[in-house]
Amino acid sequence: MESPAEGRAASGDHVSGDAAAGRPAKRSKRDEILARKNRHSKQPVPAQGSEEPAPAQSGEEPAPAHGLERFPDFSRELEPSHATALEAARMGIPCWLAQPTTVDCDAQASVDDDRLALSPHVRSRCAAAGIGSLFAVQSAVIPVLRAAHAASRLRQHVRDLCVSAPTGSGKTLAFVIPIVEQLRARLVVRLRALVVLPTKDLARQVGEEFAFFCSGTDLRVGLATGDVPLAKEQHLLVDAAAAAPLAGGSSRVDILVCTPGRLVDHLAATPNFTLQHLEFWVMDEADRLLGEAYQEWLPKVQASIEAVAAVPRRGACPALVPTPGASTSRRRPPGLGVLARAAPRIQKLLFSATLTQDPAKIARLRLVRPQYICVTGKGGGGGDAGTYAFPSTLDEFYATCPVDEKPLWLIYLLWERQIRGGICFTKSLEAAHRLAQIVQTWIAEVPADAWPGEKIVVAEYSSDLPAAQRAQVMRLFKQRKVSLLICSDLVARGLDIDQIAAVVNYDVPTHMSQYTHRVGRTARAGRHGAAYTLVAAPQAFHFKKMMKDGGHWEGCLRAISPQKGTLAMLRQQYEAALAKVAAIYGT
Ligand SMILES: Nc1ncnc2c1ncn2[C@@H]1O[C@H](COP(=O)(O)OP(=O)(O)OP(=O)(O)O)[C@@H](O)[C@H]1O
Repeated sequence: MESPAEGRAASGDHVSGDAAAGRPAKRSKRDEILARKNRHSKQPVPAQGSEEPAPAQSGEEPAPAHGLERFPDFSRELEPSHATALEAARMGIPCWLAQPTTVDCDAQASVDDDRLALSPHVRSRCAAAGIGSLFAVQSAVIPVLRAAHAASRLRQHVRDLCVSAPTGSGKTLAFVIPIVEQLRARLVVRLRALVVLPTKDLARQVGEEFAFFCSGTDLRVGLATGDVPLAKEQHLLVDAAAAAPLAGGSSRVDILVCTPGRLVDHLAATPNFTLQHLEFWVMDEADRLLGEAYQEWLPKVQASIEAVAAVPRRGACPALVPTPGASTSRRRPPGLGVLARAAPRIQKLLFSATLTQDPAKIARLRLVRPQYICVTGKGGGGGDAGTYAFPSTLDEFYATCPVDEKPLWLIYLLWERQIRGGICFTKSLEAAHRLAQIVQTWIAEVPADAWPGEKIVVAEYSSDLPAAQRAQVMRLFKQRKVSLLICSDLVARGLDIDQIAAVVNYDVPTHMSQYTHRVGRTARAGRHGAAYTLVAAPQAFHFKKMMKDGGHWEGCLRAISPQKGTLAMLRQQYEAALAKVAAIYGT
């Protein structure tokens, strides 16, 4: 299947519309809460074409006409059970977080489904991307957001939303589509959607997704990642001609996709850059964004928003004629001398495959009446159930090997399992660099006619490489001219490349979330993928415990061991390669 991201022009700096030990294996108190919450909050499936919910026990449901699974009706709000609420509160877990609305990962919906109420524009962009049905997370989130905005034009009552769904399940479009739908009929350019991601690469990727779906509208999408000098970025984001500070700002973009550090830079140093018109604040890879300080970005953004909300403004924006269904500025025309309405409530949208359950981190967000939608995947039935979910199309393996033979076992995997189109994760940049040297030298030792299949080409991909070289390596990988990338955790999150057939954890991940994101680079969007973890013997206990605590061990991973003959055959060339590397680098 072709990725919708394929075929879209790389957008450059600015793109426009057109253009988580130690817990016992038995069920913990929290597991009980989560199990109960799942029983309570699994939503009944509505009958096709009906506003009425169907009976909760299916088997009586008629088959959908389009052959796709129906998605749940989120229009009803469920009251948490009192006992569960008390128990969760005792543990410091907010009630809404303990009681998510769970969605089956197979629940898809046709793009034409009336409940999604997608515009012809968005449907045509979906068609252009080869999307005929929307994935579970999209089918669940889009109607919720659309309904919230339809019901509250002034947005004072919109609820914040947290979403967790497995890696590669399509979370990006779950916020891109409703934002484009909501803003596409706007009359005046104002910064109305802020999308924050932890890395430049991810911001670029999401920026391209927005640009693709905004194509054919007047909406303008901006990117702020620090890839270009600040002055140039400022020019792209605000109108330079507006020399004097304007009460309403002078945004050139409707949607800004950015990294937290660069956002802080603009808040501090860009005249006329304002968040006062924001309607959406998306935090993708939210657990990571909340887990790191990034120049204290979160309190700074909160302070900026609260500052503008607290000050009544005189009408400083151009007049707008309200249009049914249009997203308009709610300010009065200039010169009327009438105080403008208070700033609209900003809806916060959090997305992650491993959404944090840490009450303290969540509390920092000051969420308003939050809703939590959790798309189920494979695994995640244990200690941190709901936190870690895996694509059902992912096959997972592990091999326990001697510490000093890990490179040889990696070579064995490449040879025997014919891994082509893979990513190999190490614990550090140095480890990636050294491993790449060993494997590359080994490849040179293997006679051209001895390869069982296509010869493998390995490249190092690290933040140590100049940006241009990194881009070149990635390009070659996407063109399948490089068959294996060896890297640190630089690309462990969010990176969406459709041809990644396998992930190798050369170094064992230290946290369950790290494992989840790394292996999530494969088996995306319903495709099959394999994940291999090389476990050095002394780490075997820790690895197994981590996986068990994460509810992802029994029946999830299969042990593999190499064929002795093949290993012995490969050992010869491997040792020759090791000697060469030692001679060159003195290691
Ligand atoms: N409805 C759909 N039909 C087909 N492909 C889709 C659909 N929605 C998304 N995709 C594709 O699925 C892939 C994964 O999507 P996306 O990157 O949004 O996943 P994700 O849930 O954000 O993953 P991660 O947690 O790893 O960041 C992308 O290539 C995207 O284009």
